Amino acid sequence: MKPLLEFHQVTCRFSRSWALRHASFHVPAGSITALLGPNGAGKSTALKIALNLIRPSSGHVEILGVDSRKLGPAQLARIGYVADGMELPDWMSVDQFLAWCRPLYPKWDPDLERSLRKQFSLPGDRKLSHLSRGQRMKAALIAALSYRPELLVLDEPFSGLDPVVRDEFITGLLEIAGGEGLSVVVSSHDIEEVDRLADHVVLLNHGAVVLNEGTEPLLARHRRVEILLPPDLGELPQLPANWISPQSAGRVLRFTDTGHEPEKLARALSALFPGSPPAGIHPLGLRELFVTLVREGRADSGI
Ligand SMILES: Nc1ncnc2c1ncn2[C@@H]1O[C@H](COP(=O)(O)OP(=O)(O)OP(=O)(O)O)[C@@H](O)[C@H]1O
Repeated sequence: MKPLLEFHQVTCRFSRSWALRHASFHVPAGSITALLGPNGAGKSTALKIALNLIRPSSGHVEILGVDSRKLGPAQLARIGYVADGMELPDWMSVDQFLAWCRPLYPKWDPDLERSLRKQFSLPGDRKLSHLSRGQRMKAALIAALSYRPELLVLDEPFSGLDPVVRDEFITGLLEIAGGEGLSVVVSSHDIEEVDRLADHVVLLNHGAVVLNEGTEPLLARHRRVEILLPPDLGELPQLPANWISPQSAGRVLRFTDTGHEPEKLARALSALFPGSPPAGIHPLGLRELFVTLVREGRADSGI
């Protein structure tokens, strides 16, 4: 199936800085894609370009099959967008805001609206300007989800949500996405926020794409390996390029195998360290993996 969102060599330059540099990545149809990266990596800029809120300096984005610069009402009715700090009609109450949104979307689902309102327990008569940051986010989320978009674009959606609501929201999102085939792209600088959600990961750093891969294959091809070096080994031999982050302490050598295939690893180990079978081969979580990439200088800290 064709991806719903595709970045092709997108570059975005503000007066002095580059927010994106030749960024190419995609959001597979039906996926929940996490757009990760430290502060200033270019996540919000990428999402704004996708929604034609800003123009790229070069390259292009295809969203729902059209060039993002040609997005029209027909496509926008199929896309939900919620961003931390986004503008809302502050003079309206929650009730007025949702009543105002309803007729704008032919596919608005009143039952879904009701159940989200119940889940988020928002005071309907309170003005949007009088809501807390988290409550504003909830109001925007109800409005974006109730018309059952095909693509949901969330820019740091969890800021301001308390852990209980965040967890409920993630569970709700997983249910909706699973049941409806909704595609989601969610940006965050905090990997733990989206760890449970994402089945595809894009990692940006200084505007460049470091990773663009399904979570499962990404985690499957990485292993932390531990071996006990032979006692008579002199200097450490040159390690294969896909063994990154080597650390030795005494006779123990640890490294991350970034192209893990059990037989290939066994062959390389027995060639380099005959008689030293691995003492441990451990899978990594997303967070550990990104910390390793950070240490390798492939991404900044702050993830
Ligand atoms: N309007 C602008 N004018 C000038 N520079 C900008 C503008 N918007 C963003 N930038 C710069 O572009 C870079 C990327 O910013 P962006 O907001 O896309 O990062 P981000 O990954 O969303 O960060 P965060 O996690 O902090 O929200 C930053 O260096 C930022 O300072």
